[in-house]
Amino acid sequence: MAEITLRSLAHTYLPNPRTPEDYAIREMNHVWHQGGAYALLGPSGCGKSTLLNIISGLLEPSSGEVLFDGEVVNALPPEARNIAQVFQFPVIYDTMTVYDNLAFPLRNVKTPEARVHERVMEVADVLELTAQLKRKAKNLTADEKQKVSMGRGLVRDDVSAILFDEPLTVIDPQLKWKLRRKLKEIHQRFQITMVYVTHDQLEASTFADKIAVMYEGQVVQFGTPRELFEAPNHTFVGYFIGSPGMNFLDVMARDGSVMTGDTELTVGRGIHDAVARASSSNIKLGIRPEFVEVHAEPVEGGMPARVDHAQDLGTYSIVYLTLGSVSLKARIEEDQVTPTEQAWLRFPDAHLGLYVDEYRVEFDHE
Ligand SMILES: Nc1ncnc2c1ncn2[C@@H]1O[C@H](COP(=O)(O)OP(=O)(O)OP(=O)(O)O)[C@@H](O)[C@H]1O
Repeated sequence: MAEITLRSLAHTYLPNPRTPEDYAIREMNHVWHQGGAYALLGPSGCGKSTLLNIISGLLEPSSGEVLFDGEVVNALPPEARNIAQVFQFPVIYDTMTVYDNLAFPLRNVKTPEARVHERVMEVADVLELTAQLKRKAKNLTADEKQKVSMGRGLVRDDVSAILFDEPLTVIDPQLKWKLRRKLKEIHQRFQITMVYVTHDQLEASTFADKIAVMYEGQVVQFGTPRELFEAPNHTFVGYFIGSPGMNFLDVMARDGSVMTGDTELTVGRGIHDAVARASSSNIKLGIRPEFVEVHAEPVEGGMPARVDHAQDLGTYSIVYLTLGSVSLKARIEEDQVTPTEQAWLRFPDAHLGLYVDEYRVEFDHE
């Protein structure tokens, strides 16, 4: 098992990179602690697979270092790094039995047969593959094959870490949740450093204790699922996490007020002061749909807004609103009155985020 450190790591696929956009991985420093369950979450093309391949040694970074337990491993080939990688599609030998597939990584490093048997039985038990051990792998279902693939990653007890690259892509939706829970259970039992790559926030938050959100080749936030929800560090995290994502309003300070376009917002003095002293004109106020207070009648400090439509999702509704010229979404629970036509909104200070040049900045709360 190992702690994995990325030091000033950067990667480009281009021969003569000029701008930050030319990099698949922009210079980053990051630590995956030993025994942690992590997710690497981000949209297609943000650099997740590139980063995993650099860690496992399949790809050499353009600059910077990868360290396992403080030792630089850049020069080590994949097989010497003791990293197990589970890919989107199962990597197994179809003509072998499930038992032999699971035994393969151990036999490959000349493990005594008694130990091979012990480990194969243990891993098969955890993955509920014991009844399939004698079957040829080619006769298995897609999810059974992926379980064997995962088992091959888990069977060696000397691996530094297991990297999962979208491992549930080929799995039936009904079985996905089961395998996700299984992976979590496996992590608790074996305490191996696990990094799980996905573009699905639900998969990331059910598996991981901490999630690294990647955007344009950078880790823009590394935090617990709760931190990502409550205090997104970057507008992308606010938009990407949550369903629907965070509302963002372009704001500016004018004559002692905070304005979005020509509409004055009712917000605290601390926000006004932070907006007024910001060094950039790219300033956004963020609030999650869950925290927008929606009233059907005028209330003190309520900002009048137009109700465009409401989407009933069973136990709650999403209301689409227009405040001045800005579109907003708010979540209304089933026991609340859903206004029609007109509403009055309040933004509780505690749930507002202020973003300057897309990054969250602090302000004094009332
Ligand atoms: N072999 C390659 N040659 C050139 N460019 C590449 C190569 N592999 C990836 N890229 C580019 O690098 C960037 C990051 O790609 P990467 O595959 O790491 O992203 P990802 O987040 O894993 O996306 P996905 O979820 O679609 O696999 C993208 O712009 C991609 O087009």
